[in-house]
Parts: sequence; C-alpha cells; structure tokens
Amino acid sequence: MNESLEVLRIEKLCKDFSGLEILSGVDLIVKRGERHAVIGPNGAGKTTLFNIITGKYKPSSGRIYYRGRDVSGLSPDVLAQMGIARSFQITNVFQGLTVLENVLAGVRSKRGLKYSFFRRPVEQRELVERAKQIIEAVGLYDLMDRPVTSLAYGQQRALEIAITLSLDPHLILLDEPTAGMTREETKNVIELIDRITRGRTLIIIEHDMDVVFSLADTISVLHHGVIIASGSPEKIRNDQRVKDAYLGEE
Ligand SMILES: Nc1ncnc2c1ncn2[C@@H]1O[C@H](COP(=O)(O)OP(=O)(O)OP(=O)(O)O)[C@@H](O)[C@H]1O
Repeated sequence: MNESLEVLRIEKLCKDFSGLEILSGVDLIVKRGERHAVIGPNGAGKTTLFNIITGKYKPSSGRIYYRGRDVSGLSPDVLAQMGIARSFQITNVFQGLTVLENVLAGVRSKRGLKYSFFRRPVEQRELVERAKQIIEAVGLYDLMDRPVTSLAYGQQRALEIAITLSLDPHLILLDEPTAGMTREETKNVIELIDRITRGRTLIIIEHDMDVVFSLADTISVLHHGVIIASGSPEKIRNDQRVKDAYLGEE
C-alpha cells in the first residue's frame, strides 16, 4: 500500500476507564478521500475512539499516525491546527451570535486570530467572504444574519457542519450527524455532507444503516473493543462475523 494515501493509521489502540477496557487493540486505516463509517453496537466504544483521535482522551496504549506523523496523545488544539476537525455540537457554539459570526469565529481561529482581533480591512473582508462561501455551501445563506437560537433543528445541524468546514480540515469526524432527524432532514443532511466534504477525508459514526450504506465507501465494524471487519459496503454486508455480531438479518 502507498503510505502517502493514508490519512490515519491506528495501531493496537487500547483504552480503559478505571480498569474497564473499552478498546482492546483497535487497528484501523483511513485513506485519503475515503468516506469511512464506523459502526457497531451501543457501547462498543465508537465515541471513545473519536475522543482519542481528536485528543480529548489519551490512549492507554497503542499509536495513532496522522498523515504519516505519530500524533498519539497530542492535545485537541494541536490536532485541530493540524487539520483534524470534529463536528461541533450546537450546544458548543455561540447561541447569541449569528450564523455568520459563528462561522467567522471558526475561520479566524483557523488563521490563529482571536475573535475580537481586528486585522486590516482587506484581510477582514477576505475572512468574511470565506465564511459566506461556506454558509452558502450548506444552504444557510439567507439566514446568515439570524441568531443561532432562531434556527430550526436541521438548520442548526447544517451550521455545525459549516463551523467544522470553517476550520478547513483534512480529516472530518462526524458523530451521528443525523441523530434526531426526520427522514427528510436525514436525506438532506446526507446529501449535504456528501457534497461539501468531497475531496476531504471523512469518518462518520452512524447508527442508521440506510445512511451508512448510502454514504460510506468503506465501513469498519467495532465490536467488543476491536475492529472485526473493514472494507467495502458489499464486503461488510456479506461478512458472516458482522452478520452474527451486528447486522443480523438486516
Ligand atoms: N469518560 C468515561 N469514563 C468512564 N467510562 C466511559 C467514559 N467514556 C465512555 N465510557 C464508557 O465506554 C463505553 C463505550 O462508550 P462509547 O460512548 O464510546 O460507545 P459508543 O459505541 O459510542 O456507544 P453509542 O453507540 O451508544 O453512542 C461505555 O460503556 C461508556 O460508559
């Protein structure tokens, strides 16, 4: 395999909480441009895996390589600056600010600028333009001067994706982006994710198998703390261990 195509390589990753082992030797490779879904039963450790990749938790043992560099145990800030972005939960954004102000805050933080720090007007204009482009891409252009609190649920999720994109990431991690959505909203947000993350690498945790099998080109199945299968949707659908452990008769 060509190493340069690997965005993420996880080797023998273990994590325990107070002696209770949640991840027991996860091996995972995510290639550039992949739409990679991580699936598995409730409590399998999917979110824990995300928390380790994004630096929120440190691994108990094992290594994580991002674009060829060992990033095991680095802080969330450093990893974000390196281009690993996790979708924001709307509860973490500035509720009183407008859509534009929130996305602008992301664009500024990517450039290492603080929220209230005024640059030369020309730079300021360039940042605002970039923020507007992203807002347009997620379909919120007409709402950009609205406060976050006035947005409908689906629109708030679109804003989360916009803020994630404002960090200009190489690797995007989305934890159940369709949770709590209606069928129609789910369809729209999946179409949106597919469109606006093209050319970037995506890892998604998702319980909705319709979403997984329509969006992902690679699926890894986490079960009892290890990846029991990884491959194309076709391969996963026909994998006997996966059927036994998780997909059942679906
Ligand atoms: N900070 C923590 N301290 C102690 N235990 C934790 C912590 N974070 C997660 N766990 C435990 O790790 C296990 C795996 O949780 P995790 O949220 O990673 O699973 P998941 O696969 O994302 O589940 P779900 O599909 O239900 O979201 C659970 O038993 C959970 O209680």
